[in-house]
Amino acid sequence: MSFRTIDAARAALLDQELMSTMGFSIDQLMELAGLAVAQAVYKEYPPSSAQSCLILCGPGNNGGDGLVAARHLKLFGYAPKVYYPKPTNREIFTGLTTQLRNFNVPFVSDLTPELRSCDLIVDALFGFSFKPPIRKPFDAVIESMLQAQKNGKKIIAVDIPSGWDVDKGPVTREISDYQPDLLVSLTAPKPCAKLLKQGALHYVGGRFIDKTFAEKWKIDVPEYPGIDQCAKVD
Ligand SMILES: NC(=O)C1=CN([C@@H]2O[C@H](COP(=O)(O)OP(=O)(O)OC[C@H]3O[C@@H](n4cnc5c(N)ncnc54)[C@H](O)[C@@H]3O)[C@@H](O)[C@H]2O)[C@@H](O)CC1
Ligand SMILES: [K+]
Repeated sequence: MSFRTIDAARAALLDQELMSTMGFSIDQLMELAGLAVAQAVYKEYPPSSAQSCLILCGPGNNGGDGLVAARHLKLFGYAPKVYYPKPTNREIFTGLTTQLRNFNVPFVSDLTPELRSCDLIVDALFGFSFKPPIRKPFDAVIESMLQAQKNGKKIIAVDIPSGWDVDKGPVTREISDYQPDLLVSLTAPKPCAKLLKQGALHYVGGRFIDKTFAEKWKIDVPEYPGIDQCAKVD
């Protein structure tokens, strides 16, 4: 695995630079991030093979990426449902949840039956701001998600496999055997992506930086095919 990575501290600084000197708003970045996730899902698990997706959304921007991905997945022909136990009141998030309600995407609260009946699980619980150990109620959510994976469900992790230390990987006992089936790194892979198991699918998405910006931050702009928003990492 020869890709360059960006650690948790620098990823947060890069994010700030995108939203200051680079002139982006969080809405724009989140929209492109969530679209990239939905496209990667489509490429690997097209709706002809997997229909129902359960999107697990956490309290921060990683959860916001999940809300955006849910909307695009619906438009792409899937039947997404959203589990969002700690919604935030910030305008961007209330807007995203209103959009989903208007798209008739259900918000669910009883996780067990939903994990049993879905085909795909999108793990949008935590991203690069996560610090272990996992606090309630998300410890139980992640445990249930991993049990569902053992029962054959595929997990698509958004930016970071939730519960993994961003720089060190699966260090805590509860998630020590968590390996996503597909990881979609945003902007650039974080160091933990080097610890993906052999054969795991890995994409980079978040097509909003150019080569000059990437070189400044010592990361790569992947070779996005055509107009795609995500690119596979070999
Ligand atoms: N530049 C980029 O690449 C972009 C990144 N975005 C997304 O934004 C994410 C980062 O978002 P945020 O900084 O909001 O943070 P996160 O979404 O990673 O998580 C922060 C939230 O998790 C909670 N939390 C942290 N550690 C916890 C623990 N141990 N137990 C329980 N809760 C815990 C915090 O209280 C906070 O509410 C990225 O990973 C990516 O998914 C996009 O939305 C926009 C562009
Ligand atoms: K995640």
